[in-house]
Amino acid sequence: MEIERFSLPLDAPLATADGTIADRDGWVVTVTHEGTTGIGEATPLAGWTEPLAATEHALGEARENAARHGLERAVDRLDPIARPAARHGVECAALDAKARLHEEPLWATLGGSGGAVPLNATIGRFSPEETAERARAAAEQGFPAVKCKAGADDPAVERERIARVAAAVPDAVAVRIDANGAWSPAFASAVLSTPEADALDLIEQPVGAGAHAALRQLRTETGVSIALDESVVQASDPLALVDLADAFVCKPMALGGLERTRTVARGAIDAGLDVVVSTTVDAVLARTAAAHLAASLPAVAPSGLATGDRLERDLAPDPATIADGQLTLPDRPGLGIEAVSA
Ligand SMILES: O=C(O)CCC(=O)c1ccccc1C(=O)O
Ligand SMILES: [Mg+2]
Repeated sequence: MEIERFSLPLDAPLATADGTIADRDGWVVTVTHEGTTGIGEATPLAGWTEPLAATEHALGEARENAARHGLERAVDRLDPIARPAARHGVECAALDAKARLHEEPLWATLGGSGGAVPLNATIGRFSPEETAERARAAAEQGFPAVKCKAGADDPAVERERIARVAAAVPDAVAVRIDANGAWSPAFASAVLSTPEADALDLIEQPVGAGAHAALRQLRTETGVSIALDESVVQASDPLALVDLADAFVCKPMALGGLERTRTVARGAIDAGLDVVVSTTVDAVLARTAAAHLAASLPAVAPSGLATGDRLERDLAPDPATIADGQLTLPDRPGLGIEAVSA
């Protein structure tokens, strides 16, 4: 196993109600499985995964475990809840190698049947006017959904944001707002218990991850669909939360890898929820892995995988094509990514 550090600045930082993401630092993991090479990515994000130093330490241990006990044991020993990014990196590399060995795309190795993935445009936190302008541009590019980041200062501004965005896009375009858990229950109900909120496809993480009573109340009081993101990441058993939500946002880097994320996503789908696959604004290896995961699911709602253009540079050319609001994976084995430069 080889571990190589990278540091990628964003030329379009992502502002949220919970802070701004300006760069992504992580490791490219390269493994060999039965003579075939595979690559993966471990890109921790503060608040979403273990801290960077813990990822580095866990990857070092995994390298030793792989040398001593084999790759499978090395993956098994990485705790998906305590060390999600490290486990994602090593597991992704192992799955890429396995898929290449079987000469099949990663979505097939994950147990799915492939197909294009519908996308949401990701719009950071801007004024209501600018959010609406960006949403209009995204709709013109063909995105079936726009996901806009909320603020947390004034419910009237959030209502105005929703109204302006809804007016700026055709009815067929789903309008989503992500509050990143920053709203109080009273703030959330002041935004969502209003006619403006009828235009929402869903509200993502309106209140903090532990605020289960508030989530229950919002759902009965407002009728707005609720998607959980931080709540899914912070739960030791995410599927215990299906009764609190209409949708789950599933981020493989934060959930400890593709297999656990697929289990959570399938469980949510079986329980009647929508599933949105997203990343922590990962580099191309993890972004493409998340796209394979999305393509492996029986159904996926417009997903947050159109973030590659935020990175000033990337680890390799993006093998997927994005057109008309959809992502199409290449018909190549594994992730479909060859040379990587960290
Ligand atoms: O889902 C998307 O559209 C893009 C990714 C995104 O919004 C995000 C990126 C990093 C950390 C948290 C989040 C989030 O969904 O809350
Ligand atoms: Mg979110």
